[in-house]
Amino acid sequence: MAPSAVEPPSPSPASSRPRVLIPEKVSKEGLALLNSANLDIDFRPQGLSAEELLSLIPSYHALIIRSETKVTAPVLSAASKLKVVARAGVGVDNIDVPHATSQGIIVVNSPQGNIAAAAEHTIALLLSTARNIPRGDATLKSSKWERGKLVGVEVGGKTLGIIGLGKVGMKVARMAIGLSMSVLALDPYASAEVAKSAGVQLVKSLDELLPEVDFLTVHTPLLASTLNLLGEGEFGKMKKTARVLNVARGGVYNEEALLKALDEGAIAGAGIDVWTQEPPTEGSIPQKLARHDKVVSTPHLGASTVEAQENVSVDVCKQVVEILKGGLPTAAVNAPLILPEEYRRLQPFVRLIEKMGSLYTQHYAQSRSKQQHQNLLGGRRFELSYHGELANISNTRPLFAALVKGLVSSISDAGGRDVNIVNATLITQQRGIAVDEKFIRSPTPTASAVTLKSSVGEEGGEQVIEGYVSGNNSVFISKLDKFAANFRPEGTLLVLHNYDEPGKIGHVGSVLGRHGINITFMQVAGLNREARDKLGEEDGPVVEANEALMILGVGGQKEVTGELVEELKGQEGILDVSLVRL
Ligand SMILES: NC(=O)C1=CN([C@@H]2O[C@H](COP(=O)(O)OP(=O)(O)OC[C@H]3O[C@@H](n4cnc5c(N)ncnc54)[C@H](O)[C@@H]3O)[C@@H](O)[C@H]2O)C=CC1
Ligand SMILES: O=C(O)C(=O)COP(=O)(O)O
Repeated sequence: MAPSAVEPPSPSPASSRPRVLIPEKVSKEGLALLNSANLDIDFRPQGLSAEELLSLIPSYHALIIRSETKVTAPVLSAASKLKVVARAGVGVDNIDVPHATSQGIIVVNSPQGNIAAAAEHTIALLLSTARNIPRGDATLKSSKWERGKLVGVEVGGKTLGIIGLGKVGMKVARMAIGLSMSVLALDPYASAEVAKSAGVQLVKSLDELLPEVDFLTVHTPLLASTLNLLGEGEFGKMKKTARVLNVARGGVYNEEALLKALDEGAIAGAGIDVWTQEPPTEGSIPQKLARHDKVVSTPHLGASTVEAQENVSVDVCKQVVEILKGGLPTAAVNAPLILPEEYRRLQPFVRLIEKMGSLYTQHYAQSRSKQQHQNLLGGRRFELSYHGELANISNTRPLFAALVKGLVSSISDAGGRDVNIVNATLITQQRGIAVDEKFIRSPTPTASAVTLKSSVGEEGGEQVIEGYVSGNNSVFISKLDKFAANFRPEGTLLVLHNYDEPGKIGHVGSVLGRHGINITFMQVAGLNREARDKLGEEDGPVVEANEALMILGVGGQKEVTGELVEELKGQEGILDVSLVRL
């Protein structure tokens, strides 16, 4: 039930922390994860009305829901800070997913957490309808002994039809086979091999399925194509003794037609967990169905087990924490699936590529030869090459998104936090950036590495940054244009392009010291082999043998100012300076 009045979000000292709104009952195990990630949690298990949700949502960064909250287009449009809608369960039919995608909001769910619960509930309804369990219980509780009226049917040896042989459907199939049932299934997208190995016979059409089954259960999502999938015509093709089950979504069976089929004896009974209105309103068709003698009714209990609720809560809260930290979800509905193993492998490269993108934009934006790089992003073509093991991965989407995020992080209001695997392509289109990905496979084993090249037409030359991930998952930049480097792209860095002459380091150090800036590390990067080999060649790089990059990690109490950078640029033998925050 929604509360009658809603408290405004508290402008507490905690307001700088990301805010998570949870207007439904979600298990405490996940909430503990949110707490330990220091998120500001607004837990309202009593629920919110549509108006309340609309008025509250603008100040939240994450929304965690189950099936009761409707996340509509107006809610998503008003959610200016929202990064993620997390569905603690499977079905996302209560979320306007295409609208979330257009807003760059990730929708995640828990694809596995409650499927055992949903399958077991289906079997519970199967046996309850077969053996009149609820009516037996109700009559006895009202002191009646009506054995003669409650003769049931056995399920063993009977045929179960399953529409939708996905995760829940397949689990139901295996359990039903365990009860000695034969299973027929209709699912145009199911694998015939998987079905066969589970002992399930796939059929091609409803016409083939319906006359054969003694029990029918649906396990499809609610989609335009599955809404009213079974109506009067379909019930008419079934055996009069058949019973139907629904632990998927209200609306897959047309409720009005189902009511009529039960009233007229076209089928014998139904076990229903989900309704087109939850809860059904007074006098409505779903309420009539729920109260029908031939129907065993439950109030959307499919996922309501202690175990399932713990699973889904932990699954989605982990993803919320990760997304709010700028990481990747494991089960995004509106982004490509990333398997946990693949995710672990990609994580360090995601970090590396984001740093490379950010280094690119910041370093070249301050370059003296900036005029050559007019339009650092728009109109540019980027080439991201994956070398070694990394060239064999199938899903580079997170790496692509990391590049886009890094490129725009220093120049976007939200610091790139609004870029993710959902909207990365959209952002490249908006900014006029083209990104090509290349897979450099070598016959001999080579270490994984990434090269980022940027160019615009023929002019402006080409900028190159290369990096790798070390054995302990630290990320390093190994090449910056024609210089062979080896530094960690972390913290505040000064990158000086200079002539490598005696005394230069001391001189730069004393300028920084005068400004109260500490040097945390220093590295001199000389010309790489390729540039050295080409020295003096006519078409070789316009470069001198003693050119180098000096990369300084800087810190301390004082900030490096623009004036200091200008002062360094004015020093003799210094060709260029950039200040980069990574
Ligand atoms: N009552 C409850 O508490 C619960 C309900 N559910 C519902 O169960 C549904 C299924 O869950 P999962 O098995 O995890 O999903 P899933 O995505 O693994 O399986 C759905 C299957 O339906 C098939 N399908 C789609 N359109 C079809 C059509 N027109 N005809 C036949 N098959 C079609 C798909 O190919 C897929 O194999 C969810 O979408 C959710 O709505 C899930 C968990 C709990
Ligand atoms: O996971 C699903 O699809 C469900 O239907 C479960 O819904 P619930 O989280 O129990 O409101």
